[in-house]
Amino acid sequence: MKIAIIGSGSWGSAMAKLLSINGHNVKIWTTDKNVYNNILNGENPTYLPGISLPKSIKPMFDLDKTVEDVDIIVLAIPSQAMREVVAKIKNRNAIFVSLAKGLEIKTGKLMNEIIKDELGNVKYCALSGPSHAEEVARDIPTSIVASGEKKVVEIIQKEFSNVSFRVYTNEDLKGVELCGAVKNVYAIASGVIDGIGGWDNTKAALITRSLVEISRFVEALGGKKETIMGLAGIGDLIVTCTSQHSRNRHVGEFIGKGYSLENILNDLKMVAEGVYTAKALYNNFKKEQIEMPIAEKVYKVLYEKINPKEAIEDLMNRKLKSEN
Ligand SMILES: NC(=O)C1=CN([C@@H]2O[C@H](COP(=O)(O)OP(=O)(O)OC[C@H]3O[C@@H](n4cnc5c(N)ncnc54)[C@H](OP(=O)(O)O)[C@@H]3O)[C@@H](O)[C@H]2O)C=CC1
Ligand SMILES: O=C(CO)COP(=O)(O)O
Repeated sequence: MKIAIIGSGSWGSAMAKLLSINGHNVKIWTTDKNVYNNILNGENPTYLPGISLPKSIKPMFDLDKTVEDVDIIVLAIPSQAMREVVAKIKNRNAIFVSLAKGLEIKTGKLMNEIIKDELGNVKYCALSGPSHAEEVARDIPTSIVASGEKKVVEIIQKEFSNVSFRVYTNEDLKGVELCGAVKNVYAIASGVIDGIGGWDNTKAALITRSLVEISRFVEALGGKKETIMGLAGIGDLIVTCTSQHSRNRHVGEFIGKGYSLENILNDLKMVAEGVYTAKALYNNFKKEQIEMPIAEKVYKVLYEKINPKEAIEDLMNRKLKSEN
């Protein structure tokens, strides 16, 4: 199949490699001259150092030419850029596959909702689950879900799967996209624990209580329990809260060590979606009156500069209650 990848960061580049190995004809869009030249030479050291990319992957500058006449358009850009970028795409016949995991700050919307706003009823699929680009690009096995309408996601399942990348289908699009977005906020909290002390008990308790908050939120908005207990839910929560590769966990770790958010983001260069989704999530659960104390503390540490150690103390000092 002919596939256009929009975004040549770490996940876009890893996906380009995977799809090219799967036998597809892959173009990848970038606005950066260095990235363009590097991909021509079979690598992308800015975003995916140490990985050889097939020379058959064609870097592109022109967005119109990138998406012209392709069967699948893979959106590998940050959530906050999604609306602006998809609004410029003229091909409305391809299947749109979103890799982005976040909520738009100004509307609180999911990626499928943004795409519907901008492009109307196009064929759509969200890909989500435990999938750090650094491991996928090294062919290290993982399993993820393709979510959306049955006949669309079955095409994506077939074309994206291989021996180290097993794609399941899941028709609960809302649950899948909500889980993928909110887990990043909890990965920041998990990183804070690493930065303060690397405490194992605390982290296990945090991940468990995070799952309770995610369940409350996702189910209240119409997502399914089975999704929360699946790859896009607990699967991605575990990897993002514990992996050395997670950018969200990294942001939390350096906050725990006392660095400012501004400096951490300047040094990181790649997107840590949880920083932005923390704000959209906060607005949303306040409006819906859903109790999410950990997410609330992450928001306050990021945006009201409260001390992370005091945030942990406050969480521990809340009124005692039953677990369920
Ligand atoms: N990395 C991973 O392991 C995974 C990432 N994801 C999700 O995939 C999405 C993309 O992540 P990832 O590839 O890691 O991000 P990176 O930060 O590595 O790359 C982002 C890419 O998007 C481009 N971009 C950024 N802003 C804009 C904009 N306003 N207009 C056009 N292009 C833009 C960047 O281009 P430029 O270089 O010009 O800034 C870059 O090519 C995120 O939602 C992330 O949560 C999901 C699963 C795994
Ligand atoms: O979603 C991811 C892995 O599944 C990537 O997480 P980070 O953005 O925190 O690196």
